[in-house]
Amino acid sequence: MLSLHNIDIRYGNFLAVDGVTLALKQGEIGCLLGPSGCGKTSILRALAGFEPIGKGKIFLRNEVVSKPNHTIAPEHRHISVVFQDFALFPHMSVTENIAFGLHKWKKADRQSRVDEVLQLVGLSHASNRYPHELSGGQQQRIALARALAPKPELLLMDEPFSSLDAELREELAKDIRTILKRENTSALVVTHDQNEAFAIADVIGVLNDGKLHQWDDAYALYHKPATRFVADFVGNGVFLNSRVNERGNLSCCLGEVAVDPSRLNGFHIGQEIELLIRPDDVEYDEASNLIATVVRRSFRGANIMYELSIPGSEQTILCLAPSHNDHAVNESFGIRLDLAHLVMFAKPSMPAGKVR
Ligand SMILES: Nc1ncnc2c1ncn2[C@@H]1O[C@H](COP(=O)(O)OP(=O)(O)OP(=O)(O)O)[C@@H](O)[C@H]1O
Repeated sequence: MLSLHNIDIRYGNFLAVDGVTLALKQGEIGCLLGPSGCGKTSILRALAGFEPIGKGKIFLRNEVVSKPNHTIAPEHRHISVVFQDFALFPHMSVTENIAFGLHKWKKADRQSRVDEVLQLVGLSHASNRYPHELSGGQQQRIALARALAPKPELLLMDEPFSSLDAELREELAKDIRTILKRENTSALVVTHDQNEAFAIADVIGVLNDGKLHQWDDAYALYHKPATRFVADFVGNGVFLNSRVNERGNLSCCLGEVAVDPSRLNGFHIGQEIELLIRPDDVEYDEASNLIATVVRRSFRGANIMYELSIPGSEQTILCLAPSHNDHAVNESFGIRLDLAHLVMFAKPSMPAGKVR
């Protein structure tokens, strides 16, 4: 229902978005994830018709809505936008806010659609209130109801949860996902928070410096990252210094890691490699001879995130262990490596072994 083909967005000579290609099916929720300044909002603005594109094409359904020197106006795109600050009209009641975009509808249809979307977001009881009489989460639900009321073909949301506290954010992200799925509305959400992205999206695009590194589901981003940037940006992990040994396996401070020969395409014996080790790849194992020592720990209720040092290595690794295995700093315990997916990159010139 939406596709972007190799689009560039420029501000003067500055290339803010560089050859981005992605597609969204009807009813799918996509998310653009990346650090500040990577180009997320620029893409959203181009989709809404606020920003021209310098190269490529944007299709909505089968219609070209943007191409160089041709930008169909926002009001002709059947797109709704939910902004970061909700942008509700303070002097209008909830009902009036929602009805605002329905001025072309017949009066009876208008009222029934307002009632319908208020019910959808669970705020029927607040129809006569004013925005200042609502909590942040309620205001965001009303902003969503207002955006959904005209039945847009595509909903765009720019950092929709950023002004809410962390706990509410993830909960609201899940609720909004349920609401969008119920309406079968396609949506593209911008965020820099991966938990939000995981909670709301079917498909997530990771951007950096205007380039789309991967457009995939959350599982693939975490377990099969396409680039070192995605591996670093999504989830926690450590890039462990390793080397392709004579047997075609990887040698590292945790021992020898078996490698399927097909994975060694493009690598050679003796090559220095960075092997991604996630906290859930490292298992607590009392019977193991591989002993690690606690450098730091962070209690997380069901689990403890340990940062561990390994004898003979300057690098540390992370281990997510069930919290009944409670060890203090400087204590040691046995670990075992259980790599479901081998993620490795040729060693770059930048310093490796970063721990986050
Ligand atoms: N109107 C503009 N004129 C010049 N440069 C701009 C303009 N708008 C954005 N930029 C630049 O383009 C790049 C991408 O900006 P954009 O707002 O799309 O990033 P973002 O990923 O949404 O960032 P954030 O998460 O901080 O909102 C940034 O380097 C920004 O400074």
